[in-house]
Amino acid sequence: MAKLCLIRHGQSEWNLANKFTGWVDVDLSEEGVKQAQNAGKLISEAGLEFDQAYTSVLKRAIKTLHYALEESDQMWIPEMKTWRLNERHYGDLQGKNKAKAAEKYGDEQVHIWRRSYDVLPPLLSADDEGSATKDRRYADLDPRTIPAGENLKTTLERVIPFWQDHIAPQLLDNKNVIIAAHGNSLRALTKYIENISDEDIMDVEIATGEPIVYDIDSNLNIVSKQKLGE
Ligand SMILES: O=C(O)[C@H](O)COP(=O)(O)O
Repeated sequence: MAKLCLIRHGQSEWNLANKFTGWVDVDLSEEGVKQAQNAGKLISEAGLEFDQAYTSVLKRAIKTLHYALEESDQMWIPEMKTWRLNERHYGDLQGKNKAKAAEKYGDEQVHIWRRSYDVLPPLLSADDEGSATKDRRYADLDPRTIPAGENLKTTLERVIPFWQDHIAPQLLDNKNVIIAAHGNSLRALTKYIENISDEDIMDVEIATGEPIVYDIDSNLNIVSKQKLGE
């Protein structure tokens, strides 16, 4: 039986400021660092030993992975970073305050942008100085692949190829895997592996810094799921 551990990054500076973040590379807050270290302690107490780590190309997830691995004394394991595990791109909402957006557009509209499966946020223009097309970490991607805004559906469509090409083969090889990523890239992955409907996924929330551990059998079926620290 292989173990799969998912961790959403600890609280970020913009979680604290209640701003839409998406692909903006915001750091962890002090509280977020503590959450990530605590996740490592929980991993250690649970006796979890990993063979492979995956994370995004955003520092809040990378640092969370490193703090958690440091606390559980397994910083040496191989790790791979990929844009495919990035947070969903929040388009033109990135950098905007969520409460102010709700005052301007209404709670209902903001809820739809945040939690609907297939409604896109307002898109970011490619000329915008915040466009990922100008960021060298994405220089090797086909520019048509770089999003101007994503919903959960389009996020899932770029997360799942990575699951199929990299993560699933490790689990099938009975390797224990840890993934440190983001609220919505992990919701997309959870939807896929737990086979959650488009409606029900709207109510799934993933807490910052809380490790979620699955036992996965040799057919990639989930045998058990546990939130550490609950
Ligand atoms: O990108 C963000 O703003 C957060 O990480 C996730 O935000 P959400 O809870 O609004 O989807």
